Amino acid sequence: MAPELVQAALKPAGFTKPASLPSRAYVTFLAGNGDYVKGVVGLAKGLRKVKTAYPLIVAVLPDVPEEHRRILESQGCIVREIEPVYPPENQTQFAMAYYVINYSKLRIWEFVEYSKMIYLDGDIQVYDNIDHLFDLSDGHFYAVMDCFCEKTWSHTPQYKIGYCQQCPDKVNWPAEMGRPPSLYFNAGMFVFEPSISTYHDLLKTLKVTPPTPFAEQDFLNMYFKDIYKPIPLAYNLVLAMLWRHPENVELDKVKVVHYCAAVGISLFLILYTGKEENMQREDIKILVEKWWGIYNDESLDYMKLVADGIDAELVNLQSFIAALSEAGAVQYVTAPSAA
Ligand SMILES: O=c1ccn([C@@H]2O[C@H](COP(=O)(O)OP(=O)(O)O[C@H]3O[C@H](CO)[C@H](O)[C@H](O)[C@H]3O)[C@@H](O)[C@H]2O)c(=O)[nH]1
Ligand SMILES: O[C@H]1[C@H](O)[C@@H](O)[C@H](O)[C@@H](O)[C@H]1O
Ligand SMILES: [Mn+2]
Repeated sequence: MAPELVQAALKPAGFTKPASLPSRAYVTFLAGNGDYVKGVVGLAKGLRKVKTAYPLIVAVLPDVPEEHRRILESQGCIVREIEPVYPPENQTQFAMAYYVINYSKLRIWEFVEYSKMIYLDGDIQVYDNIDHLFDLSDGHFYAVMDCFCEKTWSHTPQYKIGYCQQCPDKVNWPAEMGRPPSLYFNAGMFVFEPSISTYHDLLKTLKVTPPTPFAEQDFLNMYFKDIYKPIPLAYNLVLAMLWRHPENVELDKVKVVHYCAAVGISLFLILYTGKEENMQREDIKILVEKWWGIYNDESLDYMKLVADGIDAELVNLQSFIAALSEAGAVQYVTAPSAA
């Protein structure tokens, strides 16, 4: 039987000034000096286009060059450096090398100046306002259920027997294999509550948890399995859903698209080359064009909006929140003067 999906009350899209200072923010993660910075710029512009009321925090690893940080700030992002997190020593070979760096994502639980955050991968784009997800009740972890049908899953029993939680009635889980696997989310998008005690416990638990192929995604699934609540796939459409489970997809209702394909096929291989299997599909081509449309739209550049005084209320509020969060993140205490 299909699990019950949590439906968030939809508010009219558009900018509504929060009554009090929101301790809410979007957060993404950036590592290295490659193309992912463009993904984050695109995401910042996409969030602006849908008139979110909340800032975008970018958790960057030390290897993100200064120049890329400046680009992000010029797009209105708040850049926060985080230290890398590695799985226990000598065990990294069990996680797919490409994903190991993602364990560092656990640091975002430390961003406790925000009571609630929405994490989005840098290869995600937002096409509709999703601020209402912040109103989901506390105490749960919200994310979209993944699909097990791509080759990336070939190491799992699910894939081997052709079982997918997106169509659990197609291939039943055989009784001799024990209980069916717990619901499993894609960790490219999730709603969570930062907390220092959770943060410490996550890192402590990680130390005694052997790494697995999908790195922190597997880990988060294991850690939050009791409080995980699935939300509709419109909040994180993984491209493969289009060819694996078209009957589950209502493309015109999709708010968030996740441009991920097979392991190592990053957003930019999809965007630049389109040579990957399935990338010639018409629906994919349209989604790729939509991504470029936002990325190339100069009217969505933060600096341009500030200079033109357009949407000044929104921009001002975002920079005000940004300034306050900065102040909260780095608290300077003036030592009493000795004189
Ligand atoms: O060189 C890199 C690689 C990754 N990233 C960041 O890390 C995120 C995750 O990487 P991908 O989006 O390429 O990975 P996938 O979407 O294929 O992977 C999925 O599985 C991963 C397992 O580790 C993570 O959980 C990830 O969030 C989830 O979407 C990127 O979006 C980006 O924000 C970088 O900044 N630089
Ligand atoms: O995190 C992974 C990754 O995004 C893969 O590209 C996808 O095939 C998987 O379904 C997902 O779990
Ligand atoms: Mn991704």
